[in-house]
Amino acid sequence: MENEVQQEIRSYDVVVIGGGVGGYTAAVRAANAGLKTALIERIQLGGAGVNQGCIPIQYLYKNVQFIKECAQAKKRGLIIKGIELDLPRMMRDKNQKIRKYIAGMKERLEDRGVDIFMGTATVNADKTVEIAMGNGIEGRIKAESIILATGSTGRIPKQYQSMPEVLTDENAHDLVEIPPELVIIGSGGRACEYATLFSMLGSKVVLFVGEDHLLSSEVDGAIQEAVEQNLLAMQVDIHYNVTVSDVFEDSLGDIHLDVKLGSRDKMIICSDILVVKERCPNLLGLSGLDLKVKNDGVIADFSGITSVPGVYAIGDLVSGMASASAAVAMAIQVVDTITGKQRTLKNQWIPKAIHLLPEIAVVGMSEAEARQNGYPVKVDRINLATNLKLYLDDATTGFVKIISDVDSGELLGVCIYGEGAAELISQAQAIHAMGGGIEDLKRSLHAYPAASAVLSEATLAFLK
Ligand SMILES: Cc1cc2nc3c(=O)[nH]c(=O)nc-3n(C[C@H](O)[C@H](O)[C@H](O)COP(=O)(O)OP(=O)(O)OC[C@H]3O[C@@H](n4cnc5c(N)ncnc54)[C@H](O)[C@@H]3O)c2cc1C
Ligand SMILES: NC(=O)c1ccc[n+]([C@@H]2O[C@H](COP(=O)([O-])OP(=O)(O)OC[C@H]3O[C@@H](n4cnc5c(N)ncnc54)[C@H](O)[C@@H]3O)[C@@H](O)[C@H]2O)c1
Repeated sequence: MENEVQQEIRSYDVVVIGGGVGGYTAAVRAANAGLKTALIERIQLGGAGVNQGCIPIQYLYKNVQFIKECAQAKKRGLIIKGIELDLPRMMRDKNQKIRKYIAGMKERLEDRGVDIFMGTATVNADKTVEIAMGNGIEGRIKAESIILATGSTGRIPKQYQSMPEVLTDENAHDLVEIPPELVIIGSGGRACEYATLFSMLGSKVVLFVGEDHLLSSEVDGAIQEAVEQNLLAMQVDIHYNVTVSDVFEDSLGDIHLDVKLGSRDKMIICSDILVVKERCPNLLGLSGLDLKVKNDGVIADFSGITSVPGVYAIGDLVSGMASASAAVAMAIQVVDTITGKQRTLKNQWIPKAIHLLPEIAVVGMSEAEARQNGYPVKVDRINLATNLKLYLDDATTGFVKIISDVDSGELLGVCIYGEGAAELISQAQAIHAMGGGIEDLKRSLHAYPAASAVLSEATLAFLK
């Protein structure tokens, strides 16, 4: 049951503001640690990750992966006669899965005794928290520790704001029909994920990239190259150094884009565009606090400590932390900080994945970063075709690259391009988190045959 009218000020050990993946994890962790915990959420539990980002995309990703597997079936002696797309049913199933998952989140919070308040929180300078729950119902609570997990909001870049209906990375997963031709504007993980999804669902995709490369410049160069080749193989038409100066919709509903492609001015006409939104920290209800804030978020260390004593910040709200995996990692760290546990998790060792066909996953430093930081670098690289399980599964596209310190054997970073990369990367993270190095990875044992063996195989010279 959600809590309703609150006349008296209620006291808690911890109040969490925001019920996204970060806030949810922090609330569960705090309640498990025996702390009296409240969670305030203004729209819907699950936040951006469950409602708009990771989960809807992951659902669609599974479906296009299935299409890809069906296309390979004939070679394996399996005749599958045609695949039809039932988009309304697909959307219904996706939305139902999301609803059920959110209901499960709510149940788990309640089981642990977390009080959930559905409303907008405002934090006062004296650190009391007002909750506006609609229909004039207000509540007031206070807590020893306040965890801010209000996330980020997406903003459509200026030139597209006058367009009546622009697809964005936050709504393009709610498909009514597949656009015959789609111009995607963006260059990061979200843009590449959508280019893959729509291309597999039958759209002719053009990708307009502002920079001269795909993905963040921190991503390993070998991965950037592989992703470009992968998208080109899917007939995605990629243009670099593109500036869009004007956009308008004509009376027939076609979209006109005035673009500069390198040094050439061009007018592009297409049926649909998808604009990747800029992310900005969500400071709603937080202006009463004297928080130090940069353009991309609140300044906090990895333990969530902000400039205001007793107030912690986690997840997308924090400068430089925009991923669900970082939000979860920070949520755990921040509760450990509150309960006085010592942990030394490093930001850089949070795994990140981009769900292309096949996936990318990275953790730690890229080779270039390790060299820039002055490490004596050793690179172990292996193609996935060498692994028996992946070979049998026809999942041979891609590679594993392990970067270590040649003198000390310290693991510096791992990147994987290939099927199941998001799962495989966890092994490197776990070994690193337990203080292990390249020798420990070499000695890790696996069932036979198993894809997970590919990391240790990368370090065993005789297989290369
Ligand atoms: C298209 C897309 C795809 C993505 N894919 C991935 C992915 O595959 N993997 C990955 O790791 N990350 C991904 N991300 C990033 C990921 O979604 C975010 O990093 C993650 O959701 C951040 O979690 P959070 O808990 O910090 O914030 P959020 O999930 O944004 O949650 C914040 C919550 O706080 C609530 N709130 C805000 N202000 C108040 C207030 N004043 N009072 C009460 N409640 C309030 C909001 O309603 C919201 O529910 C993706 C993002 C997008 C947009
Ligand atoms: N699986 C994951 O872990 C995952 C997947 C997707 C996103 N995310 C998180 O969400 C955040 C955003 O993801 P992202 O990878 O798309 O990175 P991003 O938003 O930082 O975009 C990367 C690049 O795209 C360019 N860009 C963005 N919007 C643009 C636009 N409208 N027009 C032209 N260029 C544009 C930016 O200049 C930047 O160079 C990231 O911080 C990421 O960690 C995580």
